[in-house]
Amino acid sequence: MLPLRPSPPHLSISPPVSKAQQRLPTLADFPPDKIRNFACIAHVDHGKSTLCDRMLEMTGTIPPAAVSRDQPEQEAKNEQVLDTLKVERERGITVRAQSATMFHRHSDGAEYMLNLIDTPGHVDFASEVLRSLLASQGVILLVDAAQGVQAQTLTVLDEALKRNLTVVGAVNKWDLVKDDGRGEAVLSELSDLLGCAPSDILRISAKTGWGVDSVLDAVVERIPPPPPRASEDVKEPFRGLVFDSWYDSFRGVVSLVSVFEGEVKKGDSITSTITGNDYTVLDLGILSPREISIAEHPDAHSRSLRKGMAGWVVRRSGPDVRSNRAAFLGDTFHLTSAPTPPLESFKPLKSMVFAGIYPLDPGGFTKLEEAIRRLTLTDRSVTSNRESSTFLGQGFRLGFNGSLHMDVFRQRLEDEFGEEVIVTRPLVPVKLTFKDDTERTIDNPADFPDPGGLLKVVRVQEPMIRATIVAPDEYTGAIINLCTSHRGVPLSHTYLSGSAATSTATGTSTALKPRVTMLYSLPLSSIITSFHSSLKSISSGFASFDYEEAPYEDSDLCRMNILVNGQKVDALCTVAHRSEVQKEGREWAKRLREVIPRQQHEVVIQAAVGSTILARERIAPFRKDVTAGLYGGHYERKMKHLAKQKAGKARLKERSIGRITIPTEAFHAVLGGQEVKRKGQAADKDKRKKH
Ligand SMILES: Nc1nc2c(ncn2[C@@H]2O[C@H](COP(=O)(O)OP(=O)(O)OP(=O)(O)O)[C@@H](O)[C@H]2O)c(=O)[nH]1
Repeated sequence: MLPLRPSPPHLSISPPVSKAQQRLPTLADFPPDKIRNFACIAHVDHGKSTLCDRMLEMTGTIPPAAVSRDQPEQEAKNEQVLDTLKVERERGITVRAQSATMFHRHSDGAEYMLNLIDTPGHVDFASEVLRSLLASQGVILLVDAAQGVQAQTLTVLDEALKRNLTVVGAVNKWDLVKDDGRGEAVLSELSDLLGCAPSDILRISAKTGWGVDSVLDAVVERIPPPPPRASEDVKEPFRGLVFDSWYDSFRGVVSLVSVFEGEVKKGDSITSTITGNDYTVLDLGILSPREISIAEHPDAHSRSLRKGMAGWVVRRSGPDVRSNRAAFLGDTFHLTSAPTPPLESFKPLKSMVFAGIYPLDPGGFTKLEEAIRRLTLTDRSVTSNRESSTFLGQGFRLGFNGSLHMDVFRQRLEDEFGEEVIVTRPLVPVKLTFKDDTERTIDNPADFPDPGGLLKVVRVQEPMIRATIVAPDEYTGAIINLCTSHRGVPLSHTYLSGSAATSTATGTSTALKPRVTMLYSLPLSSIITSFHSSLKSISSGFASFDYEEAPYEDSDLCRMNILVNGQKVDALCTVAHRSEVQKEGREWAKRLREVIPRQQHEVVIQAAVGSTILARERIAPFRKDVTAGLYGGHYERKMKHLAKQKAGKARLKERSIGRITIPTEAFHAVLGGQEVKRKGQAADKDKRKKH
């Protein structure tokens, strides 16, 4: 039985909002030319979610936030209403693309249905952006007026252009623009990038709401409606693309469908093109942003999801309606009676960062398995396979798009399912070529053969990335040093167009410093831990970073084992570059020394590559003063007692090899990077101080 979790509004287990609770317009009044489907895309923190809040408020989709009684003078605002997950609110980032339907009366007097998707900005959640673009005909590309075009701006724009989507550019945070020409410089930078006139770029402040009405109008005027029917005479049967899914404890899998052709209503029998299974539509509706059922809409013509609309569908029957197989993102549904070919789909990005996930509670495997199954339903870019460890028992090897993705998944397991887990050290996939010319890609360090083993590895390759770093020119030196220390190779170095030069030409003095775009080839493994935070700190937060996959390259990687009293601890072994392995080995031996409790016998911790020991730490045993009860100078008796104690400890140590007990909490601490003192260590130190 799964724990009930605090659900975000549209994942709510309560029934959808009924027509009595929310007045719905007559949906039949919105033919495809009165519908616009668009996504908000931008670099991290450029204000996508805030803009979505303002649009939802201005269109009356959500009520304006109540003014606080304590501070009535302060204007209250809804904050990131589409960021519904706890992890999103705590970290202030969007991790899941969220949709909402709103109704906007344009200045021409006509009312339009706008289906908006708020997307994440971080590169680890790029899969979410990709699926959102499939259900859109256009995008709003936001750029922060203070930061200008950043690395992720370039990537998301590239994705939108690849799909021939209409791009509406907007410079956000205009309230922060001073009279120094900086805003104008960003404006011209963005217009250069989009190849349009600076006057086509919108100036807005999502925070205050200034200029947001112009965004709503631009969506109507510039973003095209869903493509029209091939011929008015031909009746199109229903065809819809599943672009999101979630699990509801009572209703099973709920799918968000973008209707490309025809219409679907309650009671229809629909078929999945991937599984071939048939289902009956039990309920359906729109997200606004809560689920609103339209199955019983007062207007009989408004009870269906029609061409151009995006809405949720709950299905009944079908053998797998409660399993993940019922909810393939990118699946096409059609009417069972009118089969159609599948729509253009998308593949989630390949997992590139793998880690073992084990329940903290050794008996919690089944519960963890169910929680992972439910979570992967809403996050299809996570891959999952079972594995087991001598020390941690049964668990899973999960694959993620990046280390932030991994950390967010771990936190969601905890927030939404109460699952505390141990996450082993992340590893990127490594390609091995053996002496007999066979090749194998591994994602678990335990599969990397030790030198001297039976399997001879003749070639090791690791995945590379092509990193784009955008930063003010003054940080170039520090960034080059950082990339070099992470085994990076420079590819190019160019100045961003627009900015200073353009503004000077127009006679405006500008405070926007010249900025460079640096392209680097870096090993993926070198950026999954601290690269991003180091980049932020050396550039005072001004550098932005993004990357795309590049082919594998030869690398001098080796497997580093951690041994406790000579025994390999499988959960701690790792694969690292030979140039870094010594430093890593020392760090890990030290950290383990901090967390393994003192025992009756000596504990020796070693880091080793094959038979070469790189680092050694020792935890002294407890020692009872066996001579305390003796009086005077009975030297022989003292020695006899000490020798007896020594022999006893040696016997104990012999017996203990092979069954070293490392508490699960110690793994949790050492892998979670927490500073945990060994039990009794602080007390020992205090005692020593007193003496
Ligand atoms: N001054 C000012 N701050 C803004 C404006 N728009 C957004 N912000 C602030 O910028 C920060 C980031 O805003 P978000 O809306 O979360 O940005 P986002 O692009 O959705 O972020 P991710 O989803 O994590 O990529 C928040 O602190 C907002 O309050 C604006 O127009 N003016």
